[in-house]
Amino acid sequence: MRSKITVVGAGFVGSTLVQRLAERDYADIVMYDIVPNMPQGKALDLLQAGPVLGYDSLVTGTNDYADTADSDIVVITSGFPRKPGMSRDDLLKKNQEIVSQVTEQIVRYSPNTIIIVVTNPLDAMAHVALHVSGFPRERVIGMAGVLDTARFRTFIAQEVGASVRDVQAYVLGGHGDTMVPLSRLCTVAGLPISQLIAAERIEEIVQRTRDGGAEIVKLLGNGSAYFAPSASVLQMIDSILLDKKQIVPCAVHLEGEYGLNHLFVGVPAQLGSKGIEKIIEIELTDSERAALQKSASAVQELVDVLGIHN
Ligand SMILES: NC(=O)C1=CN([C@@H]2O[C@H](COP(=O)(O)OP(=O)(O)OC[C@H]3O[C@@H](n4cnc5c(N)ncnc54)[C@H](O)[C@@H]3O)[C@@H](O)[C@H]2O)C=CC1
Ligand SMILES: O=C([O-])CC(=O)C(=O)O
Repeated sequence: MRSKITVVGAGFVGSTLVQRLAERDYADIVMYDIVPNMPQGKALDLLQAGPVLGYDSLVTGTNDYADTADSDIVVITSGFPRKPGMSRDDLLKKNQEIVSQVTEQIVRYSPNTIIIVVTNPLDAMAHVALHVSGFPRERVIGMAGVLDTARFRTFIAQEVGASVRDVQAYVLGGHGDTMVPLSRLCTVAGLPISQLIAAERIEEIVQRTRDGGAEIVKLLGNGSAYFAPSASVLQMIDSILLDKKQIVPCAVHLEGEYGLNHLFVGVPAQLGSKGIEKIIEIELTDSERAALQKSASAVQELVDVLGIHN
């Protein structure tokens, strides 16, 4: 039997993700949205691309959670994106309500699913999904680190004129202004970037990475990034569905790792058929640890506003 994936929210991120998933041809996909008819229309359009591109994925659009029953993976993209001048944190209360309602319904119909949260502010929304679902932490994962790392890799590859495939990097921490691109561990074909790029230039690239989402929000004028975000979710789903056991940075509910507790923060994690199968603890320098702690404190401030107590 084919696997089943539900994507909640048929907006820019959701529908682009469904397109990418359909083209993978390894699962049937349900696209849910509250807007009547819209997910049905997008699903039909995507279904009709199948004969041209050669995929058999069944894509269904719906406004009824019953159609999402027994999903192997559910991705939550429903919620407001920010506008120019806003921080992701400004979306907290409005999106908390949406993510809470959505999670309740998902759990009702797919009690054994793995949830991937995309809605911003990411780390706090993953916290909401974990709390409302009552799932073990292995089955609630936030997507941010793959995207932030992809941005860092893109800029480094451009700087040195290398293939993006040869650039390895990790961006840890919360998905916000305080995220922690680990430039010390960034390499191009195994060479540390400190041997290839001047220190001040690395710092500029690190800052551009931190501002990566905002740069696109400003350019678009009315909405936020979706091509790279949907590609990033796809990488996580590949690793889970195909049990690839890839190690990718993602938002994980930490329970003592990195000296942090009861908080979603981006760290490297191994993803396989059970969801999060291992959390990798990289040995950090004092300044990296301090930066991660600062980023975690920013997430904690938001979680405190949510009014959720573990
Ligand atoms: N974690 C990350 O790295 C990233 C997160 N995001 C976040 O993803 C979210 C979605 O972004 P876009 O797709 O660009 O926004 P969008 O506005 O294009 O789509 C959001 C969709 O959610 C739907 N929706 C609203 N309330 C709902 C509910 N209760 N149930 C089901 N659907 C509901 C809307 O009808 C809309 O179709 C935003 O919060 C954005 O900030 C976006 C990019 C990257
Ligand atoms: O910037 C935003 O609001 C959307 C997002 O999280 C990103 O693109 O990193």
